[in-house]
Amino acid sequence: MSGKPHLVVVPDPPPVAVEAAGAAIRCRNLCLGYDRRPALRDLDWTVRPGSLTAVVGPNGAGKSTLLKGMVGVLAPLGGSIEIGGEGRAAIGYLPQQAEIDRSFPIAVRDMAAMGLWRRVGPFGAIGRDLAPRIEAALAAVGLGDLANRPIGALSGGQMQRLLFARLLLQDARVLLLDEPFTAIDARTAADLLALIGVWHREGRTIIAVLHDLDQVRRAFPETLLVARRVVAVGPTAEVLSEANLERARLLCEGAEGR
Ligand SMILES: Nc1ncnc2c1ncn2[C@@H]1O[C@H](COP(=O)(O)OP(=O)(O)OP(=O)(O)O)[C@@H](O)[C@H]1O
Repeated sequence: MSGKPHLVVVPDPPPVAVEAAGAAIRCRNLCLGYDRRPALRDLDWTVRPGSLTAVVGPNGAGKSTLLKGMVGVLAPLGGSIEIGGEGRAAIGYLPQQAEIDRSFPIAVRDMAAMGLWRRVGPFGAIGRDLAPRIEAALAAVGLGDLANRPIGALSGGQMQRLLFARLLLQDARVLLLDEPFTAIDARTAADLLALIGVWHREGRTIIAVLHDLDQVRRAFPETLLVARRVVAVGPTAEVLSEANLERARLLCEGAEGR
């Protein structure tokens, strides 16, 4: 467990960050991968400010890789990612639960408070005036009674609620969520989906990696379907056609054989 990051600190933008005028995020001819091997290539995608988009595709399609590229954890092998507005500092990132070290000895309240790092700075003290905001965020995700509990004693669903509380406090304009509903109970998934709806109505830009296509059809107006490259992007009903899904499956199977 020691190699896993407990908190994903969003790095500063690269020195030649380009202003993506009119876009929340713009990918141009983007290629991302590991050890110089591409996992996702040829991506041209403009993410509109205030849009709510699902990223879907088979296992290994490059969905998490795309979010890691956007947040700056992974540098492009080719092409570029431009972040509009305040740049990467405006991004809130929810990594997959498996990437979070639950053995770290920290209480629920203190982990939620990390969402305030932009306001207080990495080594700043959380003043008393901010305590009500932390309590309110925990209450909003149904964790008001568990503020003093160590995070190691939370269930998977409670941990996910805590990560959403941290995002609430971060107050980010752009939210990148990697499989936010995987391995959590239906009630928690419904509560967190409702919170995403609130963020959308507030005009935030949201991109979520998801596997449940029925849920995507119900709640996400736009979809990016990937399979090591873009298969389709646009209105969800058009993107999630049988033909596109079959093409994505075949593309990923072909990539596995290489
Ligand atoms: N740290 C890594 N080092 C090397 N290869 C990696 C690494 N992370 C992912 N990959 C590879 O990159 C490809 C894309 O992985 P990615 O995690 O982006 O897929 P995904 O679409 O999110 O899949 P899933 O739905 O299974 O989570 C896969 O072939 C994967 O094995």
